[in-house]
Amino acid sequence: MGYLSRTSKTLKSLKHFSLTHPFPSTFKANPLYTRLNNNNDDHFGLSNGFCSHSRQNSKENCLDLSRYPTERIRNFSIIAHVDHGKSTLADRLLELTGTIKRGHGQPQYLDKLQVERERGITVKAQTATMFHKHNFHGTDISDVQDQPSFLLNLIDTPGHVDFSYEVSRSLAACQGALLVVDAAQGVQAQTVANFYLAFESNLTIIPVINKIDQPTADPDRVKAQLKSMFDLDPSDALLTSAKTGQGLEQVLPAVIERIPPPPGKSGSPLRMLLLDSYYDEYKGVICHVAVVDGVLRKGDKISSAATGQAYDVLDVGIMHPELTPTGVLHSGQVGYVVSGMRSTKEARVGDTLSHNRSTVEPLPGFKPAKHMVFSGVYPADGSDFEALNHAIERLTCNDASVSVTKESSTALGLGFRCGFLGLLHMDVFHQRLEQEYGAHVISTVPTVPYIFEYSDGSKVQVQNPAALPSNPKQRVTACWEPTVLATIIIPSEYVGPVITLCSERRGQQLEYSFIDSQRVFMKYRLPLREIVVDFYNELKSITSGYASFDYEDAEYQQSDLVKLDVLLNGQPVDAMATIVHNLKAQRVGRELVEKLKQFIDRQMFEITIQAAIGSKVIARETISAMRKNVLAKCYGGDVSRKRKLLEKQKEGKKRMKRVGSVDIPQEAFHEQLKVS
Ligand SMILES: Nc1nc2c(ncn2[C@@H]2O[C@H](COP(=O)(O)OP(=O)(O)OP(=O)(O)O)[C@@H](O)[C@H]2O)c(=O)[nH]1
Repeated sequence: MGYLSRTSKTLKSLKHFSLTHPFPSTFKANPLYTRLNNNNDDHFGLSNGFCSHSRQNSKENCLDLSRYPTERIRNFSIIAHVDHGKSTLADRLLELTGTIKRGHGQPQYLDKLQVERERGITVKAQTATMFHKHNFHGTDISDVQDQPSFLLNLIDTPGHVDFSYEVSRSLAACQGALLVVDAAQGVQAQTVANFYLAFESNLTIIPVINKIDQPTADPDRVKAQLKSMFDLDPSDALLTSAKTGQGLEQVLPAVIERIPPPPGKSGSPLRMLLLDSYYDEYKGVICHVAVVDGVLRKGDKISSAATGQAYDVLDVGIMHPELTPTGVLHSGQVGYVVSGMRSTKEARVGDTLSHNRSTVEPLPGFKPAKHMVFSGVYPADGSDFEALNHAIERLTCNDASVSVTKESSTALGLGFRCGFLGLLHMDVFHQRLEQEYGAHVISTVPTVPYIFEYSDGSKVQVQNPAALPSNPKQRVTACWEPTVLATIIIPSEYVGPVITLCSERRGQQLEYSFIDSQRVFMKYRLPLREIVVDFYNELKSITSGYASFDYEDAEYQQSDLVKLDVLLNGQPVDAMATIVHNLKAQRVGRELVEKLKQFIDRQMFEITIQAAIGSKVIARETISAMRKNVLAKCYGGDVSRKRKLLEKQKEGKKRMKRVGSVDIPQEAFHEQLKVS
């Protein structure tokens, strides 16, 4: 997690952005930085390499991108397993090229997404353009000033499996990738997943064995793993420490020499791939684009292949590392476009943008994001629906991978059903709603998208268990649940407990092999429902934290599913209904009512909590009533008077039980999550 994970608070950053990059004295003392400082680019067309502060207003005239034909451009991504050091390496490369100041440290961290800072993870892929002078091997240009300058677009990607959609999108703009592997941990599950994403996209892969400064680092073992698992030549691996700076000087030369330039043709009609978009309060929608063919200029009229809508290009530039206007983008370059789109719904990721009225073949685009889990999001206070509506609209402008539809629940009122890429994505979304928009929400237990077939032959995808009739056997003739192909890598001593866990979760083993003498690679087909909630935590706990896990979605499988209702005082609570496997229904029902009993407060009347499948109650608990001392004011006196008061109280309680509504705290919904 580092510099690139920061959100672009565009206007603010533009105000503070200065094209002057004074190097601190510590840089100058370091021979590498000295070389790079001298090496500063001539891309601004000025003798000192950069525009002066006073000339900021004409920045776009200073950055002359026409000096970078495709042969002098390299687009690459940094991919790795979580925490192997992608963002730290990205920070170092930005520092080496003078794109950011060394030790940019705390002040700039203020611009980062709070959620990324708190969790220490990258959530959004970020692009940055760097300029670097390089002397090709074999050519003899001793004066750095005379060496050719290259424009390098670096895309830092998230490591967590929920955000692999971001990775695959980023790779579409690249011709190469740095595959970063921790020198102590070696190849992990997301290393495998990301390698195949890059390999299938035909990218040149440069293995980078990072964290070699660690005492437990064993680069030779990692080289052997890279050879045996991916057939990568051990002599191609770069050994680095993003922390100490060791070996970093080899990275950019390797990028320039090994990764091919983008294949675009600048003389052809304009074709741009829309990579991502976000909403800026002041500028409107900002699109990140890769110009595949042609040239885009400020003032051009462009149109979308998906919607046919035309737009004027109001601003165009590169991320260097914040939005930096250039007035033009040439083929092979990656940058941003502001075009007066009013909502991110108009900016469809994977769309092809071209000059208006030109007929071009649309680019292949991306597969749409696949939502793995769905959950209801309701305002904690029912009257806040409009405020929540507004907050969700704004947030989805910056996270277009969430799907949102309105729904209503008898228990929780008006709300939304949202689709997420995974549980972490769902958590991050809720946290951002709360932190960035002050929305307090109740979220219902997440569910996966099941398919049910009814007796009339129709098939429906069910994203909300409440939508299913309570007695499914009456109408449902068959049901299917989504599955995943899971990759698990563990030290060999943990094989037994992991196999037990996977079979408890209805998993089917597909592959089992040794990566080296100490570690085992396993592939399982698992029902998605079994892994969304606490599978990863359990896996980590039984392997003392050593397991790594990744999954990709696979086909649906037929399954014996039932709807489990929760009833409070005989009334079904639609927001608490779940769909479970028939074999697990009894246990889940029992655990659920026990959990709810702990979290629902005692009230003035008795509360019965039941779990039921159709009309059959499978578990029941009772929360006894709080007793108000109605005799408190009777000092001594008549026994029959006291009895009368108690009887009246009993009557009143019966009435309350019938009409009283039970308050269900948010924790009860959270606890429901833990029962699977
Ligand atoms: N010892 C050592 N620690 C490093 C090195 N590179 C990164 N780290 C540390 O490893 C941790 C994770 O680094 P990040 O750069 O956030 O890793 P990441 O791969 O971007 O993580 P995600 O964005 O969550 O996928 C941080 O605590 C870094 O300080 C290194 O070369 N040596």
